[in-house]
Amino acid sequence: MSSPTVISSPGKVLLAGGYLVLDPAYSGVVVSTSSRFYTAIETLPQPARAEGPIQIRVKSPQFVNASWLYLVDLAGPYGVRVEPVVDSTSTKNKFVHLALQRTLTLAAELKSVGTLQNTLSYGLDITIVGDNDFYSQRAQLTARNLSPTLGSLSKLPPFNTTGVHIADVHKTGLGSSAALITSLVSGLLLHLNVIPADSFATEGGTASASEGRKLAHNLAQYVHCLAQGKVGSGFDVSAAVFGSQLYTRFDPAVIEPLMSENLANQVLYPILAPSNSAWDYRVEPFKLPPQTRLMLADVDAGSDTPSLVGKVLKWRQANAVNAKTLWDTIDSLNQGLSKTLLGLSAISEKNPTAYRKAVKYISTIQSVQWLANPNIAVNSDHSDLKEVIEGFIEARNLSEGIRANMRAMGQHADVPIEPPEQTALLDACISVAGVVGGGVPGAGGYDAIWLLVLDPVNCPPEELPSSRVERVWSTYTGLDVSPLLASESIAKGVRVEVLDDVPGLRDIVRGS
Ligand SMILES: Nc1ncnc2c1ncn2[C@@H]1O[C@H](COP(=O)(O)OP(=O)(O)OP(=O)(O)O)[C@@H](O)[C@H]1O
Ligand SMILES: C[C@@](O)(CCOP(=O)(O)O)CC(=O)O
Repeated sequence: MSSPTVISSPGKVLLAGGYLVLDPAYSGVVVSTSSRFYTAIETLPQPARAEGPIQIRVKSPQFVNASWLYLVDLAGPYGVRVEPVVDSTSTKNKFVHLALQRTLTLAAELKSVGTLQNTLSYGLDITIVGDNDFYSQRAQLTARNLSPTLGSLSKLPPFNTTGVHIADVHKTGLGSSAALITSLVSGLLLHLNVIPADSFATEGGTASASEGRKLAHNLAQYVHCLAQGKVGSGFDVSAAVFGSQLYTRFDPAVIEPLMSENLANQVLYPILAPSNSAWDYRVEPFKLPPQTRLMLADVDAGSDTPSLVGKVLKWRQANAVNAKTLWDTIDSLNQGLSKTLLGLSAISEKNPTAYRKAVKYISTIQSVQWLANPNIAVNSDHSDLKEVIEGFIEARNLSEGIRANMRAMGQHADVPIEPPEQTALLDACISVAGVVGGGVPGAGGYDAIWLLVLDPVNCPPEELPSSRVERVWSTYTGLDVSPLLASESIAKGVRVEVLDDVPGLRDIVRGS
């Protein structure tokens, strides 16, 4: 068998900007995660070639009963048709179906039906898998008698099977559907030669804003909205495509003409083209500072994001003046956090030695004590270190300010954005030596927490702030805290993978 086209895209954590990012006047600070979704696409082997319609087989081997067969007609009277073959055991997957349908329609517009017919004549075999972090591993850990720690999680097989149907899986909030859609449509665009092979290259560590990547973004946003039946802010798809960023949303009007599920002869490219200036989203560079580490934990209580969003937006509408003051306050804190964290990266480049020393020094101390050492506070010999420490103090103060104002938002709208149980957990974590700050990601609720911790170089593992945080999590009784393995993705956004370079991927794709 030839090598499949393999594409991956990262999950997301909205560190700051929940609710605000729904409004184009504000933006969100989004970190893309090292946990990724992978789509492998290959041409079906010759014997499976069928006379008649083109076949596309899709499987998600981490789940029970998760394989789907689609028949494709590229030249029907109403344009491209992709129909699922339904039997007594099959389930539906609207996300996969719409991704195939809309991507093939776009491909037929850009490549001609004849060319596409040739490329697809043997049919396609597609495998979709997500890193373990996207789905709660509690049951898997319990079954193996393992405690919920990072060490235990790294012992689980990659792309672990969940033992359940997709509809029943406990998701962790990393944005599985956005990462899935992004990897699937990007993989298809590449495999069908709709976009050039180098579309997902990186330049100097940042994702290239190539025309191919922008087209994949517009298509993924569109398909994701259609599959979800609503237009959210799209920060999750943008992070899956471009990586960590400061995100400002697009105007939903751009895709409005395409939002009907029945698309008889509707042409997609004029709307989805990167040159269409109605796509007015903004992606500005963002990354976490060096020698810090993002830590995430799932708190296993769960909340219903759409109902939180509905109530918050209703309060905002009914209390426009107060809401504007609150939104503006939170926004200036959010912008401040992003600037401060970027500023720390700049300091580390300018003065790596002072940066390394300062991180090492404060990583053993609680953040409230960071400037207490009189040598650091007043001694001019330590002024380089002081600049770094002040940057981290600023980040701590800003993230605490964001938490306080998000709690106020929750109280006004009467929704548990940072409920008291989460407040207690976050306070316990933030008081650990070497923790910079934290909060509830995205819409908040009883879903998850994020923390930014110092990660000094050459430090024995047990003395790292992350180990201290883990100890707090493992003994915490107020909530059931389960860590996720993810850190920030260094590779930005969508990327092309080599099958054998991703541990466990060949086995799961080949079904062994
Ligand atoms: N591994 C997978 N293979 C195929 N489809 C999947 C897979 N994982 C998720 N999906 C699709 O995504 C849908 C879930 O989308 P939904 O928008 O509810 O989740 P989400 O908000 O992205 O969740 P989270 O942010 O918690 O990961 C599933 O119903 C399924 O159609
Ligand atoms: C509330 C909102 O701003 C963020 C939701 O984020 P999350 O899915 O909870 O990570 C909604 C959105 O941006 O689409």
